[in-house]
Amino acid sequence: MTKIKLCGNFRVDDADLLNQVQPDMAGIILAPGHRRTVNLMTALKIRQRLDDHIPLYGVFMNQNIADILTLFTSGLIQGVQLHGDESELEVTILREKHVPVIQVVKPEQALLPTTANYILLDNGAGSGKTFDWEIVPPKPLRHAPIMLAGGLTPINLQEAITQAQPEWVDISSGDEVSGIKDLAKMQKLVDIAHHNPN
Ligand SMILES: O=C(O)c1ccccc1NCC(=O)[C@H](O)[C@H](O)COP(=O)(O)O
Repeated sequence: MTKIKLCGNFRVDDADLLNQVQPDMAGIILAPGHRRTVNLMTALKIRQRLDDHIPLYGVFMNQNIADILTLFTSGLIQGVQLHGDESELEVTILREKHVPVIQVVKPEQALLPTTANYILLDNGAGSGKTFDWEIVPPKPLRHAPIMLAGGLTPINLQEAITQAQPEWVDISSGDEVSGIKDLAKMQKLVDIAHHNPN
């Protein structure tokens, strides 16, 4: 089964949709200044309404590690996604505090050894743009499970999984209609991912 993260949830009602489709992980954008960015009150309401067993990851871009740690220890989030230019040292600091970490790597960057729990291969930041899935390394060469992201939709997801064989897939734009999370697209994406051996 390919696991799936549905990200960029920005309305409290999105938690109800996530509860219906049951992804393996959900994400919220805590990096300021983006269309899907949520404030802490909304983030808390999403966490409270989301089923307890669905881990909620906060997405950050070059933000203060101490602040990130505070949000994790508060129980608001169950893991962090570093979507900026964060160093391996910052990853290690979080990992030493037992914080699960997704580290984002751009397709053109080398895949280096890391203490991160997951490597998210993505050529954007909620941009809805794909990249050449040929560059995804085969499993024996991976230092951590790969989350494939970038422009994945119900139309191209099966092809992406077949070609890249990622352990996870991650979507922010492809589960929306007119910029709003859409139950039918969310369900289709989860069904495709969960019906794939991995
Ligand atoms: O989703 C966003 O709006 C976003 C904004 C700023 C930083 C990161 C963001 N998303 C992080 C993700 O993990 C997305 O799921 C990933 O970039 C894929 O996005 P998409 O190509 O839109 O599916």
